[in-house]
Amino acid sequence: MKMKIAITGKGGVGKTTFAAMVSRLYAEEGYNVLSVDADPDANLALALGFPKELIDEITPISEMKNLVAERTGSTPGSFGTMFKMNPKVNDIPEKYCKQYNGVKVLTMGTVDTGGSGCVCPEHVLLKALTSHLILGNKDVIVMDMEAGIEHLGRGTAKNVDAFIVVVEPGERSLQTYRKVKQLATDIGVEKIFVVGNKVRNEEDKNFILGEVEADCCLGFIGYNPSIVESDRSNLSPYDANDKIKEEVRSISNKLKGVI
Ligand SMILES: Nc1ncnc2c1ncn2[C@@H]1O[C@H](COP(=O)(O)OP(=O)(O)OP(=O)(O)O)[C@@H](O)[C@H]1O
Repeated sequence: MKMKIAITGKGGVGKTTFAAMVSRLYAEEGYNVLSVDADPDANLALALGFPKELIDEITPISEMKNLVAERTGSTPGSFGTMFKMNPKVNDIPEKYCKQYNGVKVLTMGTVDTGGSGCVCPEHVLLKALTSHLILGNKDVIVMDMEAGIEHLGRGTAKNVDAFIVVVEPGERSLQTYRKVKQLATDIGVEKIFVVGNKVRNEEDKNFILGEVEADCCLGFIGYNPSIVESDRSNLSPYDANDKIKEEVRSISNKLKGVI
């Protein structure tokens, strides 16, 4: 199996938590995992369990001005200029990623977006990374996207195999799901799935299932105080307890069956 997935959803629903847990699981299963932190508000490396010293060594791509300029033939932060739209990217994971617990992480950093249609060089590079990285048979890319739907306008996750929209049992996150579904379909991504997070009981599950087509729901992760605790202690939620691992494994198995 090889795949590229983008994790998205409303702010605060648990995108980073889920992206980190599913990345750790695939690494444990022997896949080569590249986790892309495309959310300026997240710290995916922290959620993956990277030690602080290693996190300090991470330079976001947006700050590698020379790399962005070299690959896109442009000045970073510039708009409307002509630059190469298909920069070479295959060496980037090896050269610029930090690895821990078997997961490579690539941090995009903060990019001055200039609106939803922005094609600034940093986004061109990110788009190229997700579109043109050639995957081997046991390669998985997990992208933690920024909250909301703006990234869909920029198409930074255009060529992924699937979008996974994390929702919680509330109307607003389901509204985001519906918008993501519409826009992702518009850019040609047909596989859009839901993971219900922070569910406390059957009623919560049924609320989500009432709003989502049954075969789109990959499963649920319970509201778990250990996840909150691990966040507070700068540990990976994946290591919090076995119940969480079981839930993530069940979701991942269902995903493998539909990818
Ligand atoms: N299943 C869960 N049980 C309890 N707390 C959770 C669960 N999942 C996530 N959280 C907590 O919810 C908060 C938000 O999670 P996270 O940062 O993963 O969300 P996000 O969608 O990536 O947020 P943002 O939009 O800000 O990037 C964190 O404090 C996290 O520890």
